[in-house]
Amino acid sequence: MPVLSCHRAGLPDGRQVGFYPKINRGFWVFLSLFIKYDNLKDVNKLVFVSNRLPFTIVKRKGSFHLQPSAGGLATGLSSFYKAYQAIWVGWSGVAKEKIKGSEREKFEKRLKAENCYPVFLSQSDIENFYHGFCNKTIWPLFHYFPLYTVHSKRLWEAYKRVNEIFCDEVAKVAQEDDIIWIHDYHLMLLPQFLRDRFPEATIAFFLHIPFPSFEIFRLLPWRREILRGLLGADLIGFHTYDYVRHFLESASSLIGCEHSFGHITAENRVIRVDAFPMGIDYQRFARAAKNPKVKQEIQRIRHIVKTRNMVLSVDRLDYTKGIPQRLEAFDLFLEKNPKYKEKITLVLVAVPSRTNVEQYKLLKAELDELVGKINGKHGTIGWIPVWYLYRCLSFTSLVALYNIADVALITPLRDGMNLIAKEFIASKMDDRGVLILSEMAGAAKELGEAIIINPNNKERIVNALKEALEMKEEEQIERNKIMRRRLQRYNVVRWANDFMDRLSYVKKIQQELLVRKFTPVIKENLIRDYLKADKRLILLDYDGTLISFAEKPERASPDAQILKTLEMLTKIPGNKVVIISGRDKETLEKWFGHLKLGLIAEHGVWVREKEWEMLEPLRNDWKEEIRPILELYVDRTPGSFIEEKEFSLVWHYRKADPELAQLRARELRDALLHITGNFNLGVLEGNKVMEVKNAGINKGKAALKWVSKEKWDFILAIGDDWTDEDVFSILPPWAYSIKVGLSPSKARFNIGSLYEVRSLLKTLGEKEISHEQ
Ligand SMILES: O=P(O)(O)OC[C@H]1O[C@H](O[C@H]2O[C@H](CO)[C@@H](O)[C@H](O)[C@H]2O)[C@H](O)[C@@H](O)[C@@H]1O
Ligand SMILES: O=c1ccn([C@@H]2O[C@H](COP(=O)(O)OP(=O)(O)O)[C@@H](O)[C@H]2O)c(=O)[nH]1
Repeated sequence: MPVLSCHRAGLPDGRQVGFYPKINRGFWVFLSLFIKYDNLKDVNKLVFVSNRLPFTIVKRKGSFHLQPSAGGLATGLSSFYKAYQAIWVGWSGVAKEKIKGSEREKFEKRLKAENCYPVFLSQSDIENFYHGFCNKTIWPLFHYFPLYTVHSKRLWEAYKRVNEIFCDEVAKVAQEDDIIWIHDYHLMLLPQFLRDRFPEATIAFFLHIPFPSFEIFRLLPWRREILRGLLGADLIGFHTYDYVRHFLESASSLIGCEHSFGHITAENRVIRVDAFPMGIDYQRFARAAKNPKVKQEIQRIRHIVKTRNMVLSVDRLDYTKGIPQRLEAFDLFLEKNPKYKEKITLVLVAVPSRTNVEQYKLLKAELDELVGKINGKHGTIGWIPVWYLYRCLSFTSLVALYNIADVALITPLRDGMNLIAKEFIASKMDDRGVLILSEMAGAAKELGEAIIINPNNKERIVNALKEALEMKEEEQIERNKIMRRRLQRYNVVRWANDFMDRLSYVKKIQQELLVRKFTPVIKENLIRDYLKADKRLILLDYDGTLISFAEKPERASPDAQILKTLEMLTKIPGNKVVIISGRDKETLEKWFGHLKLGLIAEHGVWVREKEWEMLEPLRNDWKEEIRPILELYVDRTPGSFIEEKEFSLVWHYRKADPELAQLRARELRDALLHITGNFNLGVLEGNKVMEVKNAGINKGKAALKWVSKEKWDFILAIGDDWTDEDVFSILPPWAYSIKVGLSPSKARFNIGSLYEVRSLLKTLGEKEISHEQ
């Protein structure tokens, strides 16, 4: 597979400044340019999975009915899932004890006609899962309300159980070659549960709420389980780049998943993490005002509102939406701007939501009181300042309100996206009207022409209201035109297509890497060639290839098993085994001195055929200049330390905070760039290490000493980090070169883990070389 070379060229005077950025950086860019793929959704069946179906079974006046579900996920996705011919698996909305037998079958049938497959949960699961872990733990925490967050093992157990139930239900309707697209925070364990059952499946996940910053997410006792659950997916999507960043930081800090350009390699699978701001069904809202029913409704409401200015506020009744703060700001606005009295109406639509959860009950009581207080304080006979509607409106009434409103006041304290803001703008056929939008809503990233406010700043909301009510029409039109064009372009179908494109792309990358996988067939071929050969060269990296990494390098000493394997290999006539390491020669001598091995230390500075010698004469007086720089970075990066070798200095940061260390590593690389050229030095970036050493020295150059010495008829080279790439690149094309881990490499094959390496070497050591030597 072609890989971009990232080696920096030499200086004009011929000196080398050996900076070697990690190889996979360019790789992702390269792949994205050249990979061609069919969009998966054109070929395979699509299965949506979410807690809510687009329809919910509700009990009204003693009998069950189907009603459209509230909330952005259901409204957003239902506008196109049929066009995709997707099937949808989700909770029915009613406890399984309450709806039984033929009645249940009747609803199952009706839902199936809509391509929906209901999941029936018990009353206690609804309580502990939906009202419990979902809406008392994840929802408040992810919306930055840690004080509202309940940490209960019982609720967590219910969350796991219901995710398993969903896994069973999906397994009933999906095949392994379907695309399974899981939605939202209720089902964050499902990707991995499904992966365990269908290892080859195409699984995507989209989170509709914010992914909080690491400092918030880390509060969750089950944070690692949640991350691992999500990493069962091939693609993980969020509304904004901030959420992507937060997720990547948590994955790296909590479970050590390194990322590069939005790609994570976990459990030998490449996973893509990206931002996809969800759009709306633009045309549905843009055309709505032409609908006769909507026109009628507009006239009806206008007649009641008369010439008053209308400010519109629509949300589910949720503490994340900042409704009390908004009302308080409206109260202050009326106090500060008495000229607006009797000339303005705030229409406050609060859609009942999660009414079983205590915080929602408290909020409802608070709102009732606040509305009463404001209306009592400012109202007059003939003027009610706040029209309070506690119900879910029909599409007709909602778009009528969007159309009439002069101002939409949308001030959530946190919101994953907020589709209401987008719907309001899309509905404005004549481009008139002003959107006031909280900067804490994901939508603010795309609707920058709105008046953006901090929802905690009451004075700012008051000023924004005044600014909005007094904004010139030309300015309103100018702002709205830009936003409407944007919403029209990036609508909900485009959003879903984009998501599907990314999914196809990541599957393609996985396939490309799979082709290079060290399979049992390749292993058999290797063993056959090994047994056939007379002269065999085996080049082995040490850390990460034969032995796992330890927090302190000195702890990663060879165990008895690997020493035995190496001894067996060296005793076979015709074999030459060389350990090629970045370690100092004293350590290698101590560990392997007694074996008949070739040794390469300090990434190629020292070689031992019989005695230790330098590959070429080198200086080390530069260390005095470089050491203080590294020391500064040790001070600035707790947990990092310096290792000193005869001809190199190494900054280790395995134990440091991963995000901080990555940042510091970038800074240190830049700092060193300015100075290393003067000393003809190179900087090697290994696995959580940065090594400064003489330029031009590398493992490949040292390995040549053995490679070019004889006419080998079998060569095997194994390594795990990119310092081993220099070895792979000097080998003849027929040599077996193997990279440990599933990331891009110049090696011909990728092997899953060092345990597979050890088992391969053991097999080679135990094999009888049958023919005459
Ligand atoms: O299902 P409910 O408990 O009744 O809650 C309704 C939905 O609320 C949340 O909506 C989110 O999705 C929107 C679309 O992506 C987004 O604009 C909004 O910011 C989010 O809060 C929740 O995420 C859904 O799962 C619920 O169905
Ligand atoms: O009376 C109402 C109020 C809201 N909505 C819909 O509910 C969704 C709310 O989504 P949003 O992303 O704004 O917030 P969420 O409720 O999902 O947190 C929007 O699509 C609205 O059209 C509705 O159908 N009827």
